[in-house]
Amino acid sequence: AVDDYEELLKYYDLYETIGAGGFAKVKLARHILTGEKVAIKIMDKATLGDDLPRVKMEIEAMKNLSHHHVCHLYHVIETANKIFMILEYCPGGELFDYIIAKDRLMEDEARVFFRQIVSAVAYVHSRGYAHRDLKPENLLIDEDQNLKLIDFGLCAKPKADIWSMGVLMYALLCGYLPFDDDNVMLLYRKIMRGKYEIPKWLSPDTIILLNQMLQVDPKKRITIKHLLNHQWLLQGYKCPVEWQSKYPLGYIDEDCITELSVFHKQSKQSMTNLVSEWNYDQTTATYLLLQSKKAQGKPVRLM
Ligand SMILES: CN(C)C[C@H]1CC[C@H](N2C(=O)N(C)Cc3cnc4ccc(-c5cc(Cl)c(O)c(Cl)c5)nc4c32)CC1
Repeated sequence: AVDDYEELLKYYDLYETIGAGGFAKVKLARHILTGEKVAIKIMDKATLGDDLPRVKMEIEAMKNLSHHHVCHLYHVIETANKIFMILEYCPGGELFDYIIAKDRLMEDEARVFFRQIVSAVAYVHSRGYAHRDLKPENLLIDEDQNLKLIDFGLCAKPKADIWSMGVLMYALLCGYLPFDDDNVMLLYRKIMRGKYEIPKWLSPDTIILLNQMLQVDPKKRITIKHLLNHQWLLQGYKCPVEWQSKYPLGYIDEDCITELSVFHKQSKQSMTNLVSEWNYDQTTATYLLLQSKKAQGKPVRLM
């Protein structure tokens, strides 16, 4: 019903649908106060049904994640019939489509992306979460060709992510999956056997790393800690993968507080207290989008 959109339309101008996934559609929008583009994931509570707890889990997880390679959640609006998640806009779309368009990536380009994936997953694990559904469809590309992890599932043992990253790396370098079969049982058998085709273009170092991630026995699998400074990820780089967040949760930027307090005619202290509540309401969205403008070198100004 239209009144489900009343609150949303106070703060955002809504544009076209830019994608759909499972039980949600995603629309492009613009945050009126900052002028920044956002993606709004729209879910209907009635059709969500049993998936409602999964969405609540995704929202709670994303409220605890603030990292340059994880899609940012800015604002959550829940009405009688709808749940709106206002998210960081990623104009480059899915990594999946990028790989398909290029058939497969050369090792140097795959390494740039894979270092970002390892950075995101190491951060997510450090926060006590695991993704569970790491695949090229859940990695989006932003305007600077950086990857952003999306679509957070339920918490699972982090080990579940290492094997998935092996499949992801294989997909980046080959353009197809290491284990695939239309018949689910045959696919499962291939996965449990752990044997996969090694195309001629893969380098010896690549083959070593793939084997270490795709170990069938989780105890033999490489850990995220050893992945961060693995020989293959270091090639061409001087430093191990940086996984700490550039803007950790709870960090309050002085310039953004100043602009907010001037605009709302509030003291800096009361503005700081309000932002520090992290209610994921309009205040959180405006603060985080101002912070994003600053990180992009744009003026820290409200419209
Ligand atoms: C098949 N998938 C599992 C869903 C698909 C939905 C559209 C989306 N998209 C697109 O497909 N563009 C082509 C544009 C686009 C631009 N920015 C986006 C920003 C965030 C998200 C997003 C979507 C979902 Cl379902 C999330 O849970 C989160 Cl945390 C984030 N999707 C975006 C998005 C890509 C993924």
